[in-house]
Amino acid sequence: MTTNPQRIAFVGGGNMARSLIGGLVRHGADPAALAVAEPNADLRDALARDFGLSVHADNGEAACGAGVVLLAVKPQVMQPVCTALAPTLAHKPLVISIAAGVRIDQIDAWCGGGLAVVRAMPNTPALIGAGATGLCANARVGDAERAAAERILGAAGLTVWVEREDLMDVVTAISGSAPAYFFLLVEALEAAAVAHGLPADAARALATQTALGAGRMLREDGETPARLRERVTSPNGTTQAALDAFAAGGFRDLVANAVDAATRRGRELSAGSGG
Ligand SMILES: NC(=O)C1=CN([C@@H]2O[C@H](COP(=O)(O)OP(=O)(O)OC[C@H]3O[C@@H](n4cnc5c(N)ncnc54)[C@H](O)[C@@H]3O)[C@@H](O)[C@H]2O)C=CC1
Ligand SMILES: O=C(O)[C@@H]1CCC=N1
Repeated sequence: MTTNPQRIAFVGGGNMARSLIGGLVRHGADPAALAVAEPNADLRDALARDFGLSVHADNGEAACGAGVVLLAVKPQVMQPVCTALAPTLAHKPLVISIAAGVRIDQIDAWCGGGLAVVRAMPNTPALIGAGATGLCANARVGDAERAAAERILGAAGLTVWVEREDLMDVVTAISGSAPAYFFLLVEALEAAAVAHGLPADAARALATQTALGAGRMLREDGETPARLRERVTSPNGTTQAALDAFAAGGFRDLVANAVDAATRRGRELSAGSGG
């Protein structure tokens, strides 16, 4: 077997793998240096058609000789997938896992031990190059491996290194899972507008564009979120009335509870009570 340090093998070809592969290809990665293993034949065909990379039904075949093996399966199947792959990883590639709640030491042990492992937590906006990914590495990850992990995840958006692995569960709660919170807010705004008589398509368009505009201001204006909020809020005006209603409903506590719940669930997954 020849090892090709440039070759990246994805194990699991679902939503997140597709997002990351799309980012790499958009950034000029050579599809010939990319492989994916995926049991679902329709997904394999779609990945081969859309990106021109090599697709495999067998995980070991895809990972064989790869310089980077990126594990993109669900947390619940991570252990059997890694254990079965371990003999193929004897050449000690860089292993990157994007699974929620699966610890670096678990990945390392299941994959045979002694590996450089990066745990990454991306999110679905990676699909359009607007992802946010938290990264954490074990001590075997050197500068070259860090750069490789940053290049792969960075092709799909922003990357932030976190030095303490125990913080990865809260990263999962505030970026990995969080697109869903913003989508929920837009759903709720739409429903409220429709209840007031606004046509559904107008409600969708206005709420969606407002989410985009607010997101861009957060990134581009340079002001704090609090200051941006204050700028919208005229004294005794409509925004103040809405914010008072949010406060009366315990909005900040509700968000804190949601982040606690997601963080706890991440810890449960890593403790193996995943289900
Ligand atoms: N969906 C999200 O927003 C995010 C997901 N993640 C993590 O990414 C990972 C993948 O999630 P998704 O892409 O959303 O799930 P998904 O279900 O779309 O993809 C997982 C893929 O793994 C394949 N698979 C199942 N058993 C396999 C096996 N034994 N060997 C190889 N492939 C196998 C499935 O057929 C599926 O296509 C999970 O660990 C999740 O925690 C991380 C960040 C965000
Ligand atoms: O819901 C989940 O468990 C995964 C991890 C972060 C986003 N989706």
